[in-house]
Amino acid sequence: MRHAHTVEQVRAAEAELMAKLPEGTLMQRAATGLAVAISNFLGGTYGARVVLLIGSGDNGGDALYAGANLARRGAQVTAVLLSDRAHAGGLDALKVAGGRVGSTDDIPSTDVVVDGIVGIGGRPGLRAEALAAVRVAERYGVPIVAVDTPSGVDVDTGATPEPHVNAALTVTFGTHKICHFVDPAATACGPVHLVDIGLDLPSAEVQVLQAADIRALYPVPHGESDKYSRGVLGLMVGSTQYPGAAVIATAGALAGPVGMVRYVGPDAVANAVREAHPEVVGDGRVQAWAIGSGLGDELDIPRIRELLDADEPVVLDADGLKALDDSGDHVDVLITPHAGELSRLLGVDRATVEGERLKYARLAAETFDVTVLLKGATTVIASPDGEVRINTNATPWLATAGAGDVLAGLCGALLAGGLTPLDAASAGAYLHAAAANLASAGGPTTAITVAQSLPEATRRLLS
Ligand SMILES: NC(=O)C1=CN([C@@H]2O[C@H](COP(=O)(O)OP(=O)(O)OC[C@H]3O[C@@H](n4cnc5c(N)ncnc54)[C@H](O)[C@@H]3O)[C@@H](O)[C@H]2O)[C@@H](O)CC1
Ligand SMILES: Nc1ncnc2c1ncn2[C@@H]1O[C@H](COP(=O)(O)OP(=O)(O)O)[C@@H](O)[C@H]1O
Ligand SMILES: [K+]
Repeated sequence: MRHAHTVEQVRAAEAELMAKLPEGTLMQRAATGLAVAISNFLGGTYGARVVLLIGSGDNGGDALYAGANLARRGAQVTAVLLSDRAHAGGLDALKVAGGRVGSTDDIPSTDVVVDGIVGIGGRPGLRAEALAAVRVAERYGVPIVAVDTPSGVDVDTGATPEPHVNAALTVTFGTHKICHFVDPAATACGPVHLVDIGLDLPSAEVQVLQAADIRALYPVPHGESDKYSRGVLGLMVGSTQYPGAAVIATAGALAGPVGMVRYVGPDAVANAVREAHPEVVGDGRVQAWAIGSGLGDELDIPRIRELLDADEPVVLDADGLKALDDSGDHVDVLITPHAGELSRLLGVDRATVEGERLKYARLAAETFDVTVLLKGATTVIASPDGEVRINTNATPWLATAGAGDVLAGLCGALLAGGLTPLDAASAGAYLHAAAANLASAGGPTTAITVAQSLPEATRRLLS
């Protein structure tokens, strides 16, 4: 599992550790890890040209000491000082090692720019000089390695309301920060490399589950299992308007851990479902419901509300979200909106949700007392008790019509298999993305192909 801590948590852990260590030790650990990462990024150090963008704080200090380290190993290192102040010890170290102070004119011909403008002490946005320097790097296609965080992003929310650095690599220290996982900032980080500096941290605000974590959650059948004990899922999805959604969501459900799938809907749609999936049966007892994908205008809101209030857990997707209200206890409900659907639920603009995905996923979880799986390039999962998980393994090729129906069916199957809404959402988002990676292999794919790749993705996870 990966963890992301808040700036406040990082500061507290750093203060505690710094009190026990000689002054400057943490910065040296950070700078050494940073220098190694930059050297690996460049594929060597000797003769490499490195420009450091230096702000007024310790983020600039890290960059300067790393620059000194690289200069000692034969790199030509130039610091561009973007404020009246720069970390004095770091600047001296750089000069002693043979580095020099230069200007933005050095950027076009350099191999890499190191963003030491601001880190966890930064406010969103870039001041004029910093922005101008970053723009030169962008214009000349020079890759930027961000120190700790890409400068200009909002570290604790992942929002990017102002101009910011877009990094080719981010090297962070001690623990991940929220901006490393939550879009749009996560995209601005590029790959994130974590350098251990020995911090002792409290439990994290945000977690990213890895393959081993998902494997441990997955409800694998055992010798005593039968089709009922494995869980039966009811599907109320698709319509005469959108029959394909029913077929696709069913494919997602059947590729999950359930023993049986029941379809409830118009005869014509039920026939289409059974033609594609003869193993599907009709109405009856279930352990969970997946409701809403492709219902279009044909949704029976009172019936959906009855199911939301019943004991069985429910995945509520797409059009079904219209039945959700903020009254009552919905802790066993998982909703799977994209940003547009969440914006309608909360009565805010879509762009506002997209700008602060973590905030609005949490708000919806609290307001409706549900677990929220907010779809997007990175998926944000927020539970009503405040836990947050992010899924990061998707490919943009997954942004294809019907992919959300596969996810709803799969999450329903995981709920029917006995997982909590939070775990079902986590395993669902992870396996959905893993299947998309197999289905796509770097090219176009379809929702049905993603569903068909789920068994192989699951097999690889479990083996
Ligand atoms: N505290 C520690 O023990 C450690 C800190 N480390 C580094 O120190 C960084 C934090 O250092 P600081 O607390 O000095 O803060 P930063 O260096 O992140 O930035 C704070 C400075 O930037 C200015 N500033 C804020 N927003 C700005 C903006 N948008 N544009 C331009 N200037 C802006 C502030 O006035 C302040 O002087 C971490 O991100 C990390 O890189 C690492 O060396 C590890 C150890
Ligand atoms: N840029 C992206 N990168 C990776 N995954 C994405 C991206 N955009 C969307 N997705 C994923 O693709 C799926 C699309 O689902 P959805 O928006 O419900 O589409 P539909 O309604 O057509 O089924 C979601 O799982 C979402 O997380
Ligand atoms: K930075």
